[in-house]
Amino acid sequence: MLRVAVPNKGTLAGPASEMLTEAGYRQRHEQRDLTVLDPVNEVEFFFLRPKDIAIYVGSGELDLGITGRDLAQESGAPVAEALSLGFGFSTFRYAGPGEREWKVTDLEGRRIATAYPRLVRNDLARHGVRAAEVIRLDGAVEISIQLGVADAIADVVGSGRTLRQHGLAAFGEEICRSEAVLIERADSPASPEKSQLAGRLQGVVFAQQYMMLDYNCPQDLLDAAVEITPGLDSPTMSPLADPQWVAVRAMVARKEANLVMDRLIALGAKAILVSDIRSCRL
Ligand SMILES: Nc1ncnc2c1ncn2[C@@H]1O[C@H](COP(=O)(O)OP(=O)(O)OP(=O)(O)O)[C@@H](O)[C@H]1O
Ligand SMILES: O=P(O)(O)OC[C@H]1O[C@H](OP(=O)(O)OP(=O)(O)O)[C@H](O)[C@@H]1O
Ligand SMILES: [Mg+2]
Repeated sequence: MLRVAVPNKGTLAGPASEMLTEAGYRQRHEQRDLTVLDPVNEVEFFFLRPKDIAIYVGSGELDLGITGRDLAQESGAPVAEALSLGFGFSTFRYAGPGEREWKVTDLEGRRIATAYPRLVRNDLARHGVRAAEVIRLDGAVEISIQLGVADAIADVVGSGRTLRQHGLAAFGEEICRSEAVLIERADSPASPEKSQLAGRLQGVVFAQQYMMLDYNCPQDLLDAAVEITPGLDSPTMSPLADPQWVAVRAMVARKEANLVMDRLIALGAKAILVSDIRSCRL
């Protein structure tokens, strides 16, 4: 039985469970449930704090886990990324009061509040900052400067709204670029059970990044049309009853779908349909 950790709360919890449901796994119906058994797929899911997941997986108690890359790095646990999941994108950055321009070396001798002390200490060391005081807080870090316990912070930035709301500006390079990741214990042997779950998730990730495009194209414009929609390997062509026309089917990157449709219409294609892909294996 494969044992898999899933975030029980926070930003990643909803999308992680939705992705597993889409991949055909049983997920919890009650928010408070800490485990769910999926006997059909022979997987047991454990709903844990996102921060703790790398510790369980790194210890070898659980085979796989979904967490944020930043949290996995912060844990210091011996885990490796098996797959990037394409949600929960964030950066982890220094920020300070917006009225002055900060450099990372200005942090020498200052107090930096953060919920990720390991990432911050490592980054300060990389910049040669030796005498900064790292103050560990659990959350709502942006308010700590206002409340007088820190001079600067290092925190997760999503939209940037929370920083702006508190008159803070990010500075220095991103300490970490994060997204949700599937992790396993570092150097753990591959297994068919782990590969099956990773393969199913990969199918959903891929399906979310692509769309299926169908259109009809005049026979004499096919070469130009194939250039616009090369598909992943090669587009599918099917004859229509009218020999002057061909039906074309190709996968297209979701964020390019509208641009591709504009170009096909300009070329002379007709009946262009775009549809979602729920899952796929390539
Ligand atoms: N606003 C955000 N936008 C994008 N990703 C975020 C945001 N806040 C947190 N994350 C990411 O989500 C992961 C876990 O953070 P989250 O805040 O959801 O958990 P938590 O702090 O443990 O939970 P909570 O804040 O409910 O106590 C991290 O990988 C983090 O980078
Ligand atoms: O850039 P934004 O889109 O504004 O998002 C960033 C904020 O979101 C997270 O906080 P969360 O809601 O998890 O609260 P917490 O600080 O208590 O963890 C993060 O810690 C930032 O505070
Ligand atoms: Mg949080």
